[in-house]
Amino acid sequence: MTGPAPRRIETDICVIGAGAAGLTVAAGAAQMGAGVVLIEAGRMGGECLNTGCVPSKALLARAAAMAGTQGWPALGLSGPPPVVDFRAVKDGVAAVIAAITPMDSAARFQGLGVDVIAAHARFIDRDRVEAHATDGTITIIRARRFVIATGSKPALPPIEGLDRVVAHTNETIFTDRMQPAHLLVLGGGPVGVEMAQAHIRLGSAVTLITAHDLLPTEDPELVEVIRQRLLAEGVALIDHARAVVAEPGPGGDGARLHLALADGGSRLVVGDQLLVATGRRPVVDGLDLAAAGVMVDDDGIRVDRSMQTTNRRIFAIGDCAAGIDGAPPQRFTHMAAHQAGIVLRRALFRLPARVETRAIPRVIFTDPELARVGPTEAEALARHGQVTVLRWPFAENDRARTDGRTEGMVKVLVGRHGRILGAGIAGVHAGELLGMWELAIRSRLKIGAVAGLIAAYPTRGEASKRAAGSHFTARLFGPRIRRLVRLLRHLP
Ligand SMILES: Cc1cc2nc3c(=O)[nH]c(=O)nc-3n(C[C@H](O)[C@H](O)[C@H](O)COP(=O)(O)OP(=O)(O)OC[C@H]3O[C@@H](n4cnc5c(N)ncnc54)[C@H](O)[C@@H]3O)c2cc1C
Ligand SMILES: NC(=O)c1ccc[n+]([C@@H]2O[C@H](COP(=O)([O-])OP(=O)(O)OC[C@H]3O[C@@H](n4cnc5c(N)ncnc54)[C@H](O)[C@@H]3O)[C@@H](O)[C@H]2O)c1
Repeated sequence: MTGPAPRRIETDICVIGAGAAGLTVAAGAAQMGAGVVLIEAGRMGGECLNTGCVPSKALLARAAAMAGTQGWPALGLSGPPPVVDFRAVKDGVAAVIAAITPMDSAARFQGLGVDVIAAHARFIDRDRVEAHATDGTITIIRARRFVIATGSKPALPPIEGLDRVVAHTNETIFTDRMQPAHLLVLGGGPVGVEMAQAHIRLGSAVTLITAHDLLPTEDPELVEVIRQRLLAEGVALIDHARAVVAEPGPGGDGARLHLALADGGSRLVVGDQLLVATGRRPVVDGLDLAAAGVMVDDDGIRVDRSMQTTNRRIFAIGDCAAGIDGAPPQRFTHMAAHQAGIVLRRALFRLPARVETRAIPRVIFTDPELARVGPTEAEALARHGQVTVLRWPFAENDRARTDGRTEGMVKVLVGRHGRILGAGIAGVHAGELLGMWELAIRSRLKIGAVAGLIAAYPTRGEASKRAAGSHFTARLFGPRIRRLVRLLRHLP
């Protein structure tokens, strides 16, 4: 028995995946008059909206409100401590997602003129994709350009017995309304640290286990600020430890993890819930990329700086794309949007366009935050040989003092002739200070431009200006300037 004949569509651009990357291309292309087909197998909005940035930041905001009450006595305030209603907290997180959902909905995109197909896509050959809907409907799309934006999934480490344990990933933790008494977090990257702090502040005990240093890709001096805060808030941190065997916890809930420690020792940790946050793998299975002539590396779909794959008419953007020029993949929502902009310029206007690789911003949304643009100190030293490091601690910033949150610093890396190479900031709302440094690096400004800013008083931004100004302190207050001032004193 044969089913109904497939629907056939010819279009300008066919986008696979409706997450941050795919939606940005589809909205831009449709509004510029191109014919666009958008295929999504799961939920519109993808990871950022449903299981990533939005729920994690919403949970952190609720946790921060709770943590704020612990500072009351120091502010001369008192009152009964609020009680965490974990179910209501999770309902609040779901409500934030629901409020943003219409922006990413099929209805909105159809309104923009996009043909949205709820189906799983796979390539048949180099210029056709077949979309299989769950009701058996098949659509065949021939397009002048394809954009693969299929995202990434949690990568589960090879731990004996992990398949017999109830383990959360970011795909399930935000909808579980049962509060963990003791959450085990496996992985000390951004997901692990953000979720460890959210849960400890909401009243769960938390043990964070990680194979290397905490936040191993960040500047250790700035990570130390975050690490001290997590420890002060009660997170039990076990670094340089690998989980080797997992068993179900008491009563079948959670897990018992047998850890192998770097010093050769071993340890057992037990929790009633487990979150695995040990990295990501690109979603490439089931796409039949070989049929399209698209090559895949270990870390994702191989792309050049224009986000073109090994088939020049097919682009790959967002979390599914491999790193460029040997760099690791940049799996952030803002990079997905930036890469989408490159594709629009290349695919619609045939203009040369290349992704930014120097000044990529990133923020870890713990409290205090860790924000960075450009290389770490170690990366800058390896690349440039000689680097001047400027620092300004928030302990010497009046706004930080008035707010009673003086931990952290602004750290700036300066190359030859005063060129700004990078900036890292650990501190409250550090992410909000980053934009100016990104603009400075991308505009190839010298450090004197930031030192010359008039920063409003009292703001945390003054710490950026003061860090920049410290580049000139030795010269400004040195013997040559003193001699010059003495000399000029003799003029009428
Ligand atoms: C817990 C967590 C917190 C995060 N927080 C931040 C943050 O604060 N800031 C930040 O910048 N980044 C953050 N990220 C990273 C960010 O979520 C991702 O970089 C971003 O969502 C990637 O978008 P994308 O469009 O590439 O992929 P996705 O959002 O994963 O979208 C891919 C879509 O493709 C669909 N798809 C896959 N295969 C097919 C197929 N064959 N056919 C049809 N459809 C298909 C999927 O269903 C999915 O909807 C966070 C990630 C996590 C896990
Ligand atoms: N604020 C943000 O922008 C934000 C927040 C969350 C996630 N993200 C994105 O999502 C990506 C994934 O984040 P992630 O934290 O899941 O992954 P990650 O790759 O950044 O970190 C994984 C951590 O797990 C550890 N690890 C790996 N295997 C282990 C094992 N067997 N036992 C113990 N520890 C182990 C590693 O040492 C590493 O520290 C990030 O790279 C980032 O791009 C961004």
